Amino acid sequence: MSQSPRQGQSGRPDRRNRSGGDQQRRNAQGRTRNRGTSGGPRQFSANAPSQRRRTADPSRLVAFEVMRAVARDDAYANLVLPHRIRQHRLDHRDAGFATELTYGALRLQGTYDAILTECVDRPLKDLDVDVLVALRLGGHQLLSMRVPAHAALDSTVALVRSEIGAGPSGLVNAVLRKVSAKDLDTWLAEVAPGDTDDAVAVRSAHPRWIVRALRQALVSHGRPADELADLLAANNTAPIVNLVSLPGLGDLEPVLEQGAQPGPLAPDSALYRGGDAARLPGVKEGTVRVQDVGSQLTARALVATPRAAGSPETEATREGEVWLDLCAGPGGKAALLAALAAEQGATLVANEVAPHRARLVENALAPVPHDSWTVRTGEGQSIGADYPDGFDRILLDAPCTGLGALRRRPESRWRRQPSDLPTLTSLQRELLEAAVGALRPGGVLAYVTCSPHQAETMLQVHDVRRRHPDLELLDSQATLAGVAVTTEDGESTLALELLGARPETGTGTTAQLWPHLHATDAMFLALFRKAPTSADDLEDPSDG
Ligand SMILES: C[S@@+](CC[C@H](N)C(=O)[O-])C[C@H]1O[C@@H](n2cnc3c(N)ncnc32)[C@H](O)[C@@H]1O
Repeated sequence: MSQSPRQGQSGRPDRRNRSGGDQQRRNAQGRTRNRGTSGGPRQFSANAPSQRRRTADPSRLVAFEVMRAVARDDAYANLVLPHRIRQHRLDHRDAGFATELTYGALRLQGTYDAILTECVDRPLKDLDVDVLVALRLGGHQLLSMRVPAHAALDSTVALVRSEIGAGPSGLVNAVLRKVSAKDLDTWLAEVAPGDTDDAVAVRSAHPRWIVRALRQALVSHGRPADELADLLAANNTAPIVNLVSLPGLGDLEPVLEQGAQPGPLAPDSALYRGGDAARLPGVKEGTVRVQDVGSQLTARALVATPRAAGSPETEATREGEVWLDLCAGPGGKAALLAALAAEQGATLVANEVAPHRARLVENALAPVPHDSWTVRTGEGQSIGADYPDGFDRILLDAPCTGLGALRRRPESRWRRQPSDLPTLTSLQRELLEAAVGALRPGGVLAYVTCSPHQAETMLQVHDVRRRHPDLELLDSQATLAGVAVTTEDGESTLALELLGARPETGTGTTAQLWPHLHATDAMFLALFRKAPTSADDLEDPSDG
């Protein structure tokens, strides 16, 4: 659970709390309702509800507006939040508070709902959605942030009065008082005893089906099932901002001068803990980009893989190659690939089905010399027919459940359903078919997902190999380790034994990164090479 150093209602030290004046008055008046179960002093305001503040403080208002947009309109918190922070002109501190409040309350929603269920006299689904959002926000402040109880309570009630109306503020006040009577551990012992999947789901704030899927994913990628608790905890921890400097275009030095640290895993990368990364030099220009290290490494692994085996010329150069990013939106990996292509004399076609996301790809590629890339807007499924044997390297970063990126998409775990899987896995299968059709003999295909789910990873790999015996599964673990930063002793900073199971026979491996082991998204990588059909494929890689 994340903790905040904040005190008081809007980030400033709370004067009443420091002086203890309210508490003393309440005690003098014998207000036992403000005592907790321990009998110790509680921190509620002495003001009667009618005398309390009626205006919402701006950082909590931002969190409320974002959570309401997520709950009502299926909005994405990471897109709405920066906009609201700007709109309400929050300063750096208050923006940090609003971010922690929004993301924390969204991530831990399942835990808070289990507790709120004990405190509300009707099913939560019968509550007005705005009231439920306010209760989750209040619950997060009371149970997981170091906000004094009186401040959490007063501010939430004021928010409800100003944004929903006076009517529900009584209910919110009463429910949050019940919530505040116990700390989080006490609540969890009550609402989620034991270690059943249901209990783990409530305690870790993950839907039960995701708990099960992630346990199965760990095992299918060669990790012990008892790492599940660490993985779930990592999913509840805000990720450090990862940056990449586009090769040949960006400069990390000014970013490091502003407090970023060199990234330990990926070349040309940095980690930044200093707040709004958009202000860093190069980020506005797009030559330094925010990108998860797992994404950086998988894109680099595609480029590092030799095409047809045994040909020194084709291993030494990418000159004249044509690369395809089949599912490119919003363009993170495409930007890195295009920069590498520009450096190495190759060209990139970035394909994306959704027109608005194709525009994002164009924006992402804008800093890269334009003769190195084109954007195609269209269904990836037709690429094999449109460009048979057309590409030397293909990245298929497939649409997936995103179960590997739960850290950075706080609401997604509650929105995803197990019923999404069949649609996604059949789309992945179709896109894999198209990619194999579009891959030139001797060419390299990287199948990537930001999900470790077995059905989206290992089962897709087994399936495509069964359909295409000419597709060789390469040693994806060794390649991934090979593109990572090396230590002074020349060792890769990515240990092979943490990347997945090694086969008993053959060398083909898949690679799986993990938030709890690598501090990256749980990116999956399988590298394939299509069998060359003739000597020409080895000798003239740019032909056709
Ligand atoms: C996992 S995201 C790709 C992320 C991207 N590679 C990046 O690093 O920024 C998958 C993308 O595939 C796109 N997509 C979904 N169905 C598609 C299809 N049939 N053909 C091509 N792209 C598709 C989605 O719109 C989404 O932008």
